[in-house]
Amino acid sequence: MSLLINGARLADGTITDLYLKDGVLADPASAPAGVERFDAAGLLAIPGLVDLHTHLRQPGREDAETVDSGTDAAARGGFTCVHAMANTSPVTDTAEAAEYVHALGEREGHCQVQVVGAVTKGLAGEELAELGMMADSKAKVRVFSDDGKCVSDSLLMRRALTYVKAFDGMVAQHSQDPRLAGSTACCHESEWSGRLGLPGWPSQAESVIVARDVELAALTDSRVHVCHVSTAESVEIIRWAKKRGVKVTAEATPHHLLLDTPLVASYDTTFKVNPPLRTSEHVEAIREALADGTIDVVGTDHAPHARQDKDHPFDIALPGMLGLEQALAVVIEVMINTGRMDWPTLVQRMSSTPAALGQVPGQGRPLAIGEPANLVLVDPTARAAVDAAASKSRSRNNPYHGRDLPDPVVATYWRGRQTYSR
Ligand SMILES: NC(=O)N[C@@H](CC(=O)O)C(=O)O
Ligand SMILES: [Zn+2]
Ligand SMILES: [Zn+2]
Repeated sequence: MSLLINGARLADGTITDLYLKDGVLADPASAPAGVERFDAAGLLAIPGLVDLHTHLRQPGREDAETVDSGTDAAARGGFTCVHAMANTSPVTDTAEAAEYVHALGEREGHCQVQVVGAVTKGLAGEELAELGMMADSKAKVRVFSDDGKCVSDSLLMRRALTYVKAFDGMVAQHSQDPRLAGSTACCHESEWSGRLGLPGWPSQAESVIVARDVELAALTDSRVHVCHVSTAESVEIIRWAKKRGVKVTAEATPHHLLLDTPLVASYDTTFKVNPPLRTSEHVEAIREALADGTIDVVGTDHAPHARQDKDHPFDIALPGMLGLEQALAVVIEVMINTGRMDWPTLVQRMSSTPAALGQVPGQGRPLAIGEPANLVLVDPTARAAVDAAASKSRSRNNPYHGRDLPDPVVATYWRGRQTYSR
């Protein structure tokens, strides 16, 4: 397949033609006269987005999402690569399990699927999983996480950090002290949790783990990544650790950049997520940290759930919300349209840095001749009301339903193939 995209604007402002041929960007001057063309006047072309934090639910909960449906949603959101979290059923904690998800991705994926391996067997937090075998497998696992659960045992966390150094891997931590915020905790501990009668999830249940983990990263000289940072306290600790040269990186979700605790007053379980939506002061701290680079990447934490798992009282419903399809829209709304961030920085936070952290070759690359043809065409001014029913995901727990937001993704190309078009 070949396609000549005419007159697209790159993140740095240059206007250029892009010639997609055999999966790479070829010299536009070499395109034959009759080649298929796409007029991209007024559109931005940016590298395909890379998500470090996606729940695809396969194997085990194919009623909520599959590799097919989840990567379809990813392509619709402008992503050309997602990292599939390990909290499936069975858990991705062996080389075989990792290769199974990897093969599903190659066969059915509408984007590249990088497998995240579990840190501990069965996410039980007791024994290390087969980290080395997963790294050596065909899935080439480089990111390990018990996401959904915190690796709360300090010695296990130390061992995991030490182990992954052998292949320059990284441990992505779900920072939640299980004693300070147990399994029933579901509302930011504040006046809100008291008034609404919901078990509180104090911000320090996150920051105490972040503080411990940056110390363990310093001790082991290894790479720790903080998933879904939600509090001002965590941001301060990460800022301090980075100044000292600790190998810590961090991620912000679209929902923690836009949504806040008062939404929970509706008791609508779509707004139940872990960590919980925080108050506006915390939201502001997350935006600032993403702008100044204390938070390195946007990770969607796309967490589809079937209706029967959300149709419960708030404290019983499963936590998690969709994110892939509106991630770029939210970042444009909150960061670009407010003048806090420019396009080259957005490309770093959503494409090149996540690709580098996950060690994904061929993703997050500049749009230059010879590079893989992974890109998104973006209309930065289009807007629309979000319709949860129109989602490519199998699930409907979309927290942006009914909101007027940017509607930026015009088309997505992965390995030179169109994977989404409006
Ligand atoms: N974010 C969530 O609330 N839920 C995630 C797990 C997680 O990311 O911790 C899920 O798997 O559903
Ligand atoms: Zn998590
Ligand atoms: Zn998650």
